[in-house]
This record gives sequence, C-alpha cells and structure tokens, in this order.
Amino acid sequence: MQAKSPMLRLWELGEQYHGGLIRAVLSASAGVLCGILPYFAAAQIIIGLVHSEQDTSFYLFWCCLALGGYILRAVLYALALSMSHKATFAILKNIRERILAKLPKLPLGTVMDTPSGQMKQIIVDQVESMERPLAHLLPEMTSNILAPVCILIYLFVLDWRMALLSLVSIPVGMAFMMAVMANYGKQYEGSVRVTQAMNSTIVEYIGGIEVIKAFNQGKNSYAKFSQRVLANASYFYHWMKSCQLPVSISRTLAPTTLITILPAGWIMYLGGSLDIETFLTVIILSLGIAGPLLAAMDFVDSLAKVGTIVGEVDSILSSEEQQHGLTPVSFSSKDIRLDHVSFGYHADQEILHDVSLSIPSGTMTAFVGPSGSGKSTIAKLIAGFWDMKKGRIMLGGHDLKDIPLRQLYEQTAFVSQDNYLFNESVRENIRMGKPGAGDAEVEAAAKAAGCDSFIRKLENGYDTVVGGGGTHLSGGERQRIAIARAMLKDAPIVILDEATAYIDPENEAVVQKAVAKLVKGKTVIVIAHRLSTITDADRIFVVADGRISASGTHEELLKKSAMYHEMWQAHIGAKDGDAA
Ligand SMILES: Nc1ncnc2c1ncn2[C@@H]1O[C@H](COP(=O)(O)OP(=O)(O)OP(=O)(O)O)[C@@H](O)[C@H]1O
Repeated sequence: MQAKSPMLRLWELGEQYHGGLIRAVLSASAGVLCGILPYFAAAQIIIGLVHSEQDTSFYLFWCCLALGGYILRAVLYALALSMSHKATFAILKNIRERILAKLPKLPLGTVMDTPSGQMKQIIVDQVESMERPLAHLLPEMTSNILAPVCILIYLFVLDWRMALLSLVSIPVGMAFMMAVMANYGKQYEGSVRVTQAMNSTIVEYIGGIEVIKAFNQGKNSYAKFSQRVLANASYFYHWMKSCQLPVSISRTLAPTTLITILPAGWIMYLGGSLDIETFLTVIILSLGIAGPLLAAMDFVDSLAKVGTIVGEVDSILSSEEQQHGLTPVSFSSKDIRLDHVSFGYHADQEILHDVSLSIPSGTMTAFVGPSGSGKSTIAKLIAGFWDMKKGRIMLGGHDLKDIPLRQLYEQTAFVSQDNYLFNESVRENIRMGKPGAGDAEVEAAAKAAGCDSFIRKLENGYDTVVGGGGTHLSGGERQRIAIARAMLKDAPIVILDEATAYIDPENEAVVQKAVAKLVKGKTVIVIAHRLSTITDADRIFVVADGRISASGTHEELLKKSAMYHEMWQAHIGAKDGDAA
C-alpha cells in the first residue's frame, strides 16, 4: 500500500474543519491578488508620466486603486489568518483529544514503555508545531504561490519572451533551496530525536530527584543531562550551519527577476520589438513576483517538517489498541477462570507459563510467592490491563476479549502499592472512583476507609490539593485514599496488589478494617507478602517462576507446599523479630 502524503494526512486529521481552512485559503488568495493591484497601478502611472498624461483624474484613479488594493490585501489577510487560526486550534484540540482518548485503549505497556518526556513532547510540542503548517502554510503558501503564477500568466499575455526571462532566476534560486530541502525531512527527524532524548532526561532527572539526592548522584545525573542539552545544541548548530550558504544564495537569487529583464528588455526595446508600455509594465510587475515568492519560500521548511510531525502523532494514533468486543455482555456470575494463560510483556520473554486456575465469585483468593514470580502480572491480566496472545481469561462465562474495555474496567477496583494521586483536591481524587458521586458519598467512602479524620486535619480539609504540586501525604495516607476511591467505585471484583504494604503497625488495624469493608460481598484477589493477612483466604495460589506451584487453604498449604511452609516460617520469624 502506498504511504499517504503527510500533508494529506494532516488534512485528514482536520476533517471537521476543512470549511474554515478552505475559506482561509480563498480569503488569503483574494488578498494576494489585491496586493498585485498597486504594482499594476504603479505601472500605469509610470506609463502615464512617460506619455505626459495631463488628466489628474487618471492619476487619481490609479492611486485610489493602489490604495484600495493595499487596504483590501491587509483586511483579507487578517481575515484569512483569523479563520485559519480558529480552524487550526480546533484541529489541534481535536488531535490532542484523540491522542488522550487513545492512550487508555492501548495496552499498558505501549504507554509505559514510552518515556513520559517523549510522550509530552509528542502531545504538547509536536502537536503545537502543526500550528504553522496548518494556520500559515495552507493559506499563505498557497496564496503566495498563486500571486506569482497570476503575474506570470499576465506577463505571458503581454510578451512571452519577457515572461520567460522573468522566470530565469527563479529555478536557479530554487535549485539551491532544493539542495537544502533534499535532506531536510531526515535532519528534522534527527532534531526531534535529540530533543526527545533531552526531554526524557529532564523528566527522569526531576522524577528521580529523591534518589539522586539520597545517593549523591547530582553530578553524574547532571552530567547526563548537560550532555543531552549540549548534543541538542550541537545538532541544531551544525544543521543550521550546513543550510546557511545555499539558503542565502537561494534567497538572494530567486527574487532577482530584474537581472535578466532589464538588459534583455532594453535590447528588445532598442530593436523595436518591445514597446515602452510593455517594458515598463513587465519591470514593475516582475517586482511583484519577488515578495510572495520569498514569503512562500519561508514555508518550505514547515512543509518538510510535516512528515515527521504527522508521523509522531500517527505513531500513537495508529498504535494497536487492546482488542475487545464492543457490545456490553450480561454476566451470569463473576467467576474468573484462567485457561492455559502464557504471557510476556515483550515478545522475547515469557513471564507466565500455561497458568490455569479458577476464582469463584464472592470468594477471597490470594497469590503468594517470591518477588518477581508473576503475581502482579496475573492480577493485571485479570483486570484487563493487557491482552495476551496465548490462553484466555473468562469472567462470568465471557472471554475478557468479548467484554468492552469500559464494561471490563467497571468490574474491577484495583488498589496497588503505588496509588497515583492526581494534582487535585482529596475530594476529586476520591471521586475518581465514581465520577458524579456527591460530596456526601465521597466523605462516606473516606470515613469507611478510615481516612476522614486525617483529611479533615489537612490545611483545607477535603479541598486540599494533593499529588504533584500539592500537600505531601505519607504512603499510608495515600493508600487509604486509594482504598476510599476503590470503595466509592463499588466494583464486584476487588484486586489488592500489596495494598497494605505501606501501612505502619499503628494504622494496620484501621486499614484492615477499611479493607474488610471494601471487600465485603465481593470477589477479592489479594497479593500479599505479609502472609498473616491472607490466612483466612478461601484459596491461596503459590506462584513460582510464572507457574502455579501449589494451591489450597492456609492449613492445606502448610502441609503440602514446602515453599509456602518456608515462606510462612520466614514470615513468623520476621514478626517475632519485629516484636523483639
Ligand atoms: N511492565 C513490565 N514490563 C516488562 N517486564 C515487567 C513489567 N512488569 C513486570 N515485569 C517483569 O515480570 C516479572 C513478574 O513481575 P510481577 O510484578 O508480576 O512479579 P511479582 O510476583 O508481583 O513481584 P513482586 O512481589 O516483587 O511485586 C518480573 O520479572 C518483572 O521484572
């Protein structure tokens, strides 16, 4: 299949706003045509002077026409820019919304494997850089090419020899420009890469500032950061340096139409094959070719950038989405079953190997096992964060793939050890569990999760901004807010992935009570390192190296699984150690 031209793709991305852009192009073109009028008027006035025209109204008419042309050009140009910017910003908003709507439909890995600095650069900077091609290139370049074309047609009507002569400098100038442009797309792509590398390092540096300080890595990390900044500056310096000479020659040569017209026209005039009126008109009008042509050349680089910009945006928009059904299903139960599931985050590394198990509705199931054995991976697959290629997961008799993503996400509340809090008020962070929930409902969930009292002690109570730039909360406090959020969601399946990992002994009782309320009457899946929290589970699966090595109740496993027995001994040993 032939690849679509980038400009065509950009045009497609602005589908609903073509009208505005077309009106902008028409208005700008009309403006440029009006801009030719003063040149035409000047030619007529000079011819009048040469013929000693005495009639004042003749000069007045052409002066007014020139003035009208200038005014109309300015008005139409402003109108065109206003229309093109209106359409452009609506298109940019549309593209950003499409990208943001796309991200949750992608497998988690596609998003997580892209450094956040790079993602920000695509969504913010790359989309922003479409402003020039859309708002300026389309109306201005089109109209600025149209003006010289119209003048040339008129020159051909007047005298084809002079028209051809006025063209000579243009291809010579253009040839230098083309030499620069031949590699421009690739070079611009390179500039995007070095900028993305710099952005990712900045984001990493800021995100990891705690580790950098703790391990006194400021100098090393700063060196990496400054290397990237220098690489970025050096790339742009060498790129621009290599363009400098040909671009200067091109911009000097292309508009010099008079170089050929003046001597050749003079010879033809002397030879009698060119009358003075035509000669003067050609001289003046040929000057009108230069301005728009230079303006059009200013956009050639934007045109060359479009391919990379559109490619970056399309790399997200065309990423493979999670493949799920679109028609909501009805559940007979909330039983979960994994049938021969094998899964790896990357094609070359399998993490889970042929896992089969079932989790009856309304029961509590725990996964235990060494670190890195695959417990969280199983939980994330059940929650539908990833699609797998081998095996299947059934929920209430339906293959997860047949359940629309939205409906699937409604079924589970996932509380993990790093619960992200958005840079919003505590209230809004909890409300995220059930958008549209009233304040009373939010506060009731907070009370049930045992976080109401500490929230009320915050500077602005429930309206205190937390996360990003807001008040800093302890790990345990964040955890309880996450539990409140999950409670508000009231999903039939609750997944607790090391959910109580941060809770200190003082708060453990409060949080355990909160968790008990959260999971009441639900299908509960717990991943726990502290085995004492799951001894009551209906069923415990021991996971080792991506396989289920044993399953049963706590008592059964103590007897039949050496690994579980060992883990239990280690756990009680550690507890005793804590107590000592
Ligand atoms: N997003 C990811 N991309 C690539 N590999 C991953 C990803 N998440 C986990 N892994 C790998 O998959 C394996 C299983 O990880 P998982 O988090 O499921 O283990 P776990 O048993 O829950 O460990 P822990 O108890 O330490 O949380 C590990 O080797 C881990 O490095």
